[in-house]
Amino acid sequence: MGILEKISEIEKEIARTQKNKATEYHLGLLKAKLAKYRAQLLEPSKSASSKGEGFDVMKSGDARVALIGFPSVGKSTFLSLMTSTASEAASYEFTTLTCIPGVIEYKGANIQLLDLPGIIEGAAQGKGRGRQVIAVARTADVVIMMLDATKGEVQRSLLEKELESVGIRLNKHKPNIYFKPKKGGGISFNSTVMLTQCSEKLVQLILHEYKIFNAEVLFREDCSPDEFIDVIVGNRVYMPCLYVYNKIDQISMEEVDRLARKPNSVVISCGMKLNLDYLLEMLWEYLALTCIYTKKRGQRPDFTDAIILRKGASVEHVCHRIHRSLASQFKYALVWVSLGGGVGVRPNIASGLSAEQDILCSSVQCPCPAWGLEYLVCPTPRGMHAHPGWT
Ligand SMILES: Nc1nc2c(ncn2[C@@H]2O[C@H](COP(=O)(O)OP(=O)(O)OP(=O)(O)O)[C@@H](O)[C@H]2O)c(=O)[nH]1
Ligand SMILES: [K+]
Ligand SMILES: [Mg+2]
Repeated sequence: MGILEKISEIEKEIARTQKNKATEYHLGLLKAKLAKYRAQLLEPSKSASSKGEGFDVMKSGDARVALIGFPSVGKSTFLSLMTSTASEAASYEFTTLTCIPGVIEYKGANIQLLDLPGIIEGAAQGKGRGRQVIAVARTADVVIMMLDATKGEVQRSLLEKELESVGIRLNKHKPNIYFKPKKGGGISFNSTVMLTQCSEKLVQLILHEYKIFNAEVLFREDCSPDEFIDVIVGNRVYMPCLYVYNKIDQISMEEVDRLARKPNSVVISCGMKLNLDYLLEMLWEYLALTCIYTKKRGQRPDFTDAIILRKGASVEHVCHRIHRSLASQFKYALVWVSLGGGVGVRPNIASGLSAEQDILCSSVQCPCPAWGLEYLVCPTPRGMHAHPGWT
């Protein structure tokens, strides 16, 4: 029996097994098996079909967004609208055959937007260019799942299933489970919360399926067997996904309203250029980037020239952005965090202050609770105008 057949056998068995206390272990085991076969399916195939077809687009800019969707939902139309790159759009399916990069400039950041071929059911198993498309999706910071608003919900759940089956987890966070395989000592199992979906016995069964007999497991939240399997398997990507319903010029106001209220969803029309600004705002939020501005002593920061980093980035990240050698010589920095327009100053406590060094401040929406000292700091060689409010 081939892997695909084994997978479909197990899927069928899961589907016909009633979910109750008595079948809990059996189901857990089946799911563990399923995850194992899927992993085998994903191992790089020997055929060279994925080479040289324009899918290896260099990462560039501050973040990468992949456009995933069925054929003819408007992905290429969208890329051509939002970037200066033109990607051919037409009314027939599979117009786009490779990966086409464009750049969205927003709030001083360069966001790489990737137009991709349409994918269809079975993509994860290699239908169409599914595998290559999904491989690109894995490298993105955010996925835009583009949907045809006239086509109903089935497209959305099919695509979710495809991505799910190759270990991409959309709008989910990594399960809070500590898991460490050991050399000996058996399986030690603990939890800090009440577990309603997993038990010690089930955890053991699943681990044995993966031939793991010695490990430390600590559940810090009430996770499901599937989430536990994700932790064992390890190569999952947890990715924000924005569901974008295009072509709302074709549906009723009531329907637009219904779609717009769904979680993680935005409604647009590329044809009539509707709601594209709002989509950009949402995308920015999902990318979770922060703007950091450097400034010289006694001068004002240049707000037109930001260093863009992930929220939660450290001072060290900022240093590396400015110059490779900066972090190793780095002593301290002052940080201004602008919360709702206010600007604050805090001295660095780390390792002594050298007044010569320049400082930096951050824009609004700092992720830290108070004045985010550890977040946004560093010296920089950039000039700006003087401003009485700054030191
Ligand atoms: N009515 C309407 N048509 C649209 C809209 N956006 C795109 N289209 C049309 O939809 C068709 C498909 O658009 P494409 O941009 O080629 O779609 P795609 O998702 O890139 O398609 P593939 O590359 O084949 O996967 C074209 O005829 C577009 O003109 C829209 O907002 N409203
Ligand atoms: K098309
Ligand atoms: Mg296209």
